[in-house]
Amino acid sequence: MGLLEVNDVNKAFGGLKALDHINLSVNEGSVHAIIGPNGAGKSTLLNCLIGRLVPDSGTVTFNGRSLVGVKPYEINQIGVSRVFQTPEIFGELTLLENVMIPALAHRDGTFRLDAWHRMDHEAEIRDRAEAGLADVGLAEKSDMVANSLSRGDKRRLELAMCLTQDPKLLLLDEPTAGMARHDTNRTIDLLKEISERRNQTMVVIEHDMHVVFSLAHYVTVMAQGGVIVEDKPENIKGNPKVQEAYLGGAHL
Ligand SMILES: Nc1ncnc2c1ncn2[C@@H]1O[C@H](COP(=O)(O)OP(=O)(O)OP(=O)(O)O)[C@@H](O)[C@H]1O
Repeated sequence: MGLLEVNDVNKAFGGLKALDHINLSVNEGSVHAIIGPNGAGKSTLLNCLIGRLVPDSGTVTFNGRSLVGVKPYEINQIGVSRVFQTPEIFGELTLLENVMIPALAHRDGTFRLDAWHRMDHEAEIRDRAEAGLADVGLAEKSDMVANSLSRGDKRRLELAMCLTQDPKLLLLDEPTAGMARHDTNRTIDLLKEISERRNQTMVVIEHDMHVVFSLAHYVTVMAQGGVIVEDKPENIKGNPKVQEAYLGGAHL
């Protein structure tokens, strides 16, 4: 049994079957990529994993617990963190302050403003936040204001915010979207390092095949709401079903 198990999940929008009998099993410690052409259903699936959408039928189980109907913040509290395509950071705050917020929320189980105001004396939270920034190579920029960061660094900051919560499962939605090649390669190296050092389970939605083939241990290919192939990356590339799904779309 995987850390995350999706069984026979369906989700329709009106007459459109965005998810059509989806099954997915993600093993602990693995990096599992979900790929597929535009409109395949990847975001809909991700939203079902984080509680933003409720499947019409089927089960989603994380660490033995059903996630169906569970609120997003509760899913986050039980160990699922998501890095968004557009970083959700506090632009006016410093990097350290940004990371202290989830570190505090993780310790208290919720974020309370009165706790935030007493933060100056919280060495434990500060240490945790500094370690999170060091994990993503941003320690030297800890006093900078988040808005002044490059796009790549903003995404690394958000990753640090997720890591301070010690997630059992990290969901990454196109972690390299919009990045130049050298920044993409830096992000791949960083995610690989985190995966190995923390034995971090990750689900990565990604369009860039260079990222998928560099990072993933296992790949699920979706098209038109269904899963068409599941295999190791080396077997995905030449698969005729995958080639067909991508005809005219992304490049393999
Ligand atoms: N809230 C919604 N209401 C109606 N239709 C939706 C909604 N969300 C998604 N869809 C439709 O469901 C299908 C799957 O969309 P989804 O965004 O999950 O695909 P995707 O694989 O993430 O695509 P992309 O790679 O372009 O982000 C698409 O046809 C989309 O138009």
